[in-house]
Amino acid sequence: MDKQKLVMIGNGMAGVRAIEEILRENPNLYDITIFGQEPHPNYNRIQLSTVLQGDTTVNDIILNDWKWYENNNIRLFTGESVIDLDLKKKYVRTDKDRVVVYDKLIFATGSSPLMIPIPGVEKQGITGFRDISDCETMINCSEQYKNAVVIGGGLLGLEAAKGLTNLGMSVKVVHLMPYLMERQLDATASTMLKQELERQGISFLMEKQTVEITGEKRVSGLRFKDGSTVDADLVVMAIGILPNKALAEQVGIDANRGIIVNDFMKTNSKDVYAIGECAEHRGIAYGLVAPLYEQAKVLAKHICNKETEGYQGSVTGTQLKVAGVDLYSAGEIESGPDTKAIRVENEYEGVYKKVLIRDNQVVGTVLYGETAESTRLFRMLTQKEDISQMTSLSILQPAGEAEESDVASMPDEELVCGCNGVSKGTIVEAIHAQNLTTVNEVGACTNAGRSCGRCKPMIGEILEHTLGDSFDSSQQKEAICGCTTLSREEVVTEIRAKGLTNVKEVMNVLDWENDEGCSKCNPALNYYLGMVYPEYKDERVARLVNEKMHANIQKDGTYSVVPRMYGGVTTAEDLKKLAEVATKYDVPLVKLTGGQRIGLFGIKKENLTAIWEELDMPSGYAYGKTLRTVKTCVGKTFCRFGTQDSMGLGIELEKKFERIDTPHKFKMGVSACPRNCAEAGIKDIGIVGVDGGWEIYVAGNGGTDLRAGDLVYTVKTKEEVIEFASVFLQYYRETGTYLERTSKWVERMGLENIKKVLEDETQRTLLLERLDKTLARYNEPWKEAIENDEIKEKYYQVTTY
Ligand SMILES: Cc1cc2nc3c(=O)[nH]c(=O)nc-3n(C[C@H](O)[C@H](O)[C@H](O)COP(=O)(O)OP(=O)(O)OC[C@H]3O[C@@H](n4cnc5c(N)ncnc54)[C@H](O)[C@@H]3O)c2cc1C
Ligand SMILES: NC(=O)c1ccc[n+]([C@@H]2O[C@H](COP(=O)([O-])OP(=O)(O)OC[C@H]3O[C@@H](n4cnc5c(N)ncnc54)[C@H](O)[C@@H]3O)[C@@H](O)[C@H]2O)c1
Ligand code: SF4
Ligand code: FES
Repeated sequence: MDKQKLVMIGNGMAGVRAIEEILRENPNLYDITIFGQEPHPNYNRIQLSTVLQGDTTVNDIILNDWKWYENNNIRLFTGESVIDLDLKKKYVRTDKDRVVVYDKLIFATGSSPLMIPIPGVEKQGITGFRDISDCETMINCSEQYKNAVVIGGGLLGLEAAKGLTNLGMSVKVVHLMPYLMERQLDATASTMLKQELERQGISFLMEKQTVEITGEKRVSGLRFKDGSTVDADLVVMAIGILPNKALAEQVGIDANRGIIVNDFMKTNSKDVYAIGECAEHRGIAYGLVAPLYEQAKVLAKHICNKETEGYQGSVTGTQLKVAGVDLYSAGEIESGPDTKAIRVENEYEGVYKKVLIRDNQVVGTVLYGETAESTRLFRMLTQKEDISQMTSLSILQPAGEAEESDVASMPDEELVCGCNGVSKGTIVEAIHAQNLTTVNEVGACTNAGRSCGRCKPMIGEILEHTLGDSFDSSQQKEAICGCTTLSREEVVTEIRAKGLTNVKEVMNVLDWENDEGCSKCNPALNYYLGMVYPEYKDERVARLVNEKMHANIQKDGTYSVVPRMYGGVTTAEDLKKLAEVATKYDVPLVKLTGGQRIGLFGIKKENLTAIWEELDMPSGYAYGKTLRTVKTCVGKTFCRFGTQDSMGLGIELEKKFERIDTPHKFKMGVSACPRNCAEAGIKDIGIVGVDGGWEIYVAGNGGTDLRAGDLVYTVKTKEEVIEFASVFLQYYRETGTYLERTSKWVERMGLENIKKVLEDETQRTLLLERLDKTLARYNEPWKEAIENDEIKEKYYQVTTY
């Protein structure tokens, strides 16, 4: 039987989750087409706040990459909007004039930021905070301007304010009401929150109504109803959202605030459904993912002809994603005549808890400063548990807390992942049934942890508790070393999420078994920190011995000195200096290396800095997990076969990337014709001149794991070669595991996946920006050692006992 045609408008979080659920229910029922206005595959919009706050990158927030669509035979059209549809003839039409017919249609169009319709709102420098492009606007702005004003002191506004502060801007939040987050917090919690955010450097203008945006072409300030003003170079509007319902309304589908749906997410039009923020169910258009994912399950079951009770509406719980702020609220916020409140306020420790009770049931809670009880209170609230037998203390604190770990005493039905509605029981069952051993595997099977990510530590604890003795051994397989059970991915996620900034801090916060770490994790953590933070101050003590010394230690305890010879090209002057040094210090071996330079071997430690000073040449990093050499052939200037300037390009590449930290050593080669004298086919990046351009090969390796490079592109100019090398190198830096060569990395990641990321304009721009920032942090290490007595004394003096 022919598959039915399912078309979805919108490629966002709720819609794609519905598709995932449909594929889970019945992968063979539908031929699926998705249209997405944004140019990206499905990404985690929630994490835009963390991207803005500098804790993660756009690459890391992709939920389903291009390959996923391909693997599931989903036709995806990105950067393309549906602008019209015909409900009778059952087709949609896009802004690229593409017409696609459907049997079933899903609206998953999400919302748009509400912009205050006041004079000046069209000026440059005004943005919402909804998508990757808004995020980029803010990041770019922060590089040129100083004063940011965020209008709206709700969840979005405060997360934006924190992000802009982290980006170095001076941030003011303009709020209409007397209290921040007035929909989620009461006055006490709101005041505590404001004090904390002020402490973190954010200013507030409360009870201000903006009436005009001033400035010429670009915003220069805001004017308020009371006549006061504030300067602004950037204005972020975060005053709420409006469901995208216009297209549905335009063709006569019933809509109110959102597109009206019944309990099966069906609109009033045959075979047309709506889901996510664009949908209105029983009068509510939700703006958090938890209810949207519940809708996704119901919709999937319904259109796969499985039985379902239907969507009944949701109670939602809220958390703010700002470091240093721990708050939670759910249900009713303010006491009423028929509610009784349990309140605990500890000003000294900055803790506030309020639970509202009506008819022996919890109907609302606000927690600030300590939110460990949030999941239990949320369960009591949503399950309408009878609490008549409980004391106020036992409502706020579970019994037996001291004896048992939280996860051990947690009942199976307790919710672990609020975003995805996954309980402890479901996780434990999945661990047993599918032999899961990592947090990510649990996520892939149950969805737990795939949204805001706050529940990941608890999932880890459940894994540990459930697997007992087998936990360690199973985790060790991918742990970065024996000091931890955490994998590279988990460590990097934690560094970003917790803002960890140095090796010791990572070990402390992530409960390293060995306080000092080991020779495996010290350099790996130093590398990951340097990869996450472009301005990272390298921790020399954490490095491997050769990198610590900036010279390779030899088997007899002496060292080698290999100065940089860009592109393997040298001069008579440099050769003279090398000869003089070799004679003066009686260097036992002077040898041409495989990377086309000259190495001095057998140097005593105490002579290293003197030799470097006399050579006055940069370090060749022959010891480093970094760019080693760019081997070149003589090229068109001298060789009769040469069609390109291989030496010129090689030297330019080496000068650009020298000193950059990479997961493992990185080599390049440039040949000026396919005879390939520079052996570019066995380099991490190999470039071969052809008529009218260059072929680019990647992931070649001439070492123990011999591998020929894969041809990725043929380009016309050297600028294109340099740009490719830049983004490739940076993407490898960001996703490679420490000590993983590109040959292994490319096989693990898949060359096609890598190409897709590198071909994405936005990703490319961001990768280049991060690479440039990182390259700016390096100093010449030999020069530093010569000029710095402390370094000289610490590393290069002979110790006598
Ligand atoms: C910065 C930020 C932080 C957030 N933090 C949290 C949080 O911590 N917890 C939480 O639960 N929620 C959070 N949210 C809200 C959450 O991200 C949304 O509820 C969720 O993304 C909504 O999913 P959706 O699929 O309905 O809409 P979206 O994810 O917005 O997807 C809709 C997509 O449809 C596209 N589209 C619209 N019209 C068309 C058309 N005509 N043709 C083609 N494509 C179209 C849009 O471009 C968009 O890509 C946050 C939101 C933001 C912006
Ligand atoms: N951590 C999270 O869960 C999280 C984070 C970000 C966004 N979101 C979601 O994104 C959506 C948008 O968030 P939001 O904060 O924009 O919406 P919101 O409606 O929650 O908050 C908007 C805030 O702006 C204030 N406001 C309204 N008009 C104003 C004006 N003219 N001047 C100054 N202040 C004004 C309101 O008083 C309100 O507090 C929501 O659905 C939210 O749930 C959630
Ligand atoms: S690669 Fe080509 S140009 Fe370069 S030296 Fe060999 S033959 Fe000559
Ligand atoms: S609670 Fe948000 S992903 Fe689990």
